[in-house]
Amino acid sequence: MTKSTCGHEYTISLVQLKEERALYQQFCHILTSLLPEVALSFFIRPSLSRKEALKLVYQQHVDQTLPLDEMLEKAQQCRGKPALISKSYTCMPLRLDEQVIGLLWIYQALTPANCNLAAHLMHVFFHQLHTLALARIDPLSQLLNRQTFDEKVLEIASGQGFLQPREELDLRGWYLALFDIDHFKRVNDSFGHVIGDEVILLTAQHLKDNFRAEDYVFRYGGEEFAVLFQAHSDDEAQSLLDRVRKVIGQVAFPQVGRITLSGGYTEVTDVMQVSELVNQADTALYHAKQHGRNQVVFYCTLGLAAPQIMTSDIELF
Ligand SMILES: Nc1nc2c(ncn2[C@@H]2O[C@H](COP(=O)(O)OP(=O)(O)OP(=O)(O)O)[C@@H](O)[C@H]2O)c(=O)[nH]1
Repeated sequence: MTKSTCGHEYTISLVQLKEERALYQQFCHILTSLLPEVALSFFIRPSLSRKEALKLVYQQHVDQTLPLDEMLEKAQQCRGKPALISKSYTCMPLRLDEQVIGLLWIYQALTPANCNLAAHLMHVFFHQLHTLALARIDPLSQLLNRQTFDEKVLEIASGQGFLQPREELDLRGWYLALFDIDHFKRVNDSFGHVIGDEVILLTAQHLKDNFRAEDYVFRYGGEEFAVLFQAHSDDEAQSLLDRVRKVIGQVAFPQVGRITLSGGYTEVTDVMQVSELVNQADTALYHAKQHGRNQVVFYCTLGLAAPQIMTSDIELF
């Protein structure tokens, strides 16, 4: 590394940041200023669940000359060691519960001192990222919370939140679904709130397990959940949501037995306000509730025209 430092000032600059994107940029900036001559690759993603750890492989990468699988395999090889140093690279894995959840790959053999500094900074970065991630979690369901929802919708609608496409030519669109547990009041009234809470928690887990790692599942309100997911077509979105609804409908919940879900969904387009989007999904959900529950309704099938701006009603002067 070009500078002699214990990394204190870098540590401070990382822990002061309260926003993930800024934190990530600062980490990149520190590494590239410390290692100006060296190409880097890194894949760091604090995991909210094991499944989400997979997300790291779709995230950031820079000048990657080795296939990611090979890099991850090398990372697994340094079991018990902080890094794997060869003539042409240094590989530093970041582990959580024995799983590699991040990887710093430097195309140069670092000295042990530089390696320790880079590893230290990677850990500081990760812990700060993890702390920020915890603030996004609903404590009961362990899903993303309501506060995070608007942010994610805006990211998606503006095209910023997209991960690396799963396929070469990925034509999938984003959809928003709202799911609500049917007659949940009866669960509370019959079995008490503790059991009600357990139903919310288990439903959340089943929802999470039945969507892909790159989809987002939120606890939107009491017994209501929001999901941002991708599908190639409206039909595919409908069958995906129906499948999830049926899977959860077959779960035997302790004491309570079976529950059903109603859902409403709409497609996310870049011109939509978050409130308009939620309003559409909610209208479809309301329709599902009004027409027998235990079903998922697509907003577009309701035949409701987009709200018109009544220019003739606007008097400017
Ligand atoms: N146990 C528990 N109950 C909650 C929580 N949040 C909201 N609720 C309850 O969820 C119930 C929702 O009831 P309603 O809005 O009447 O809806 P519902 O009984 O599910 O009926 P439909 O939605 O029309 O099928 C209320 O009794 C709330 O008190 C929570 O975090 N834990």
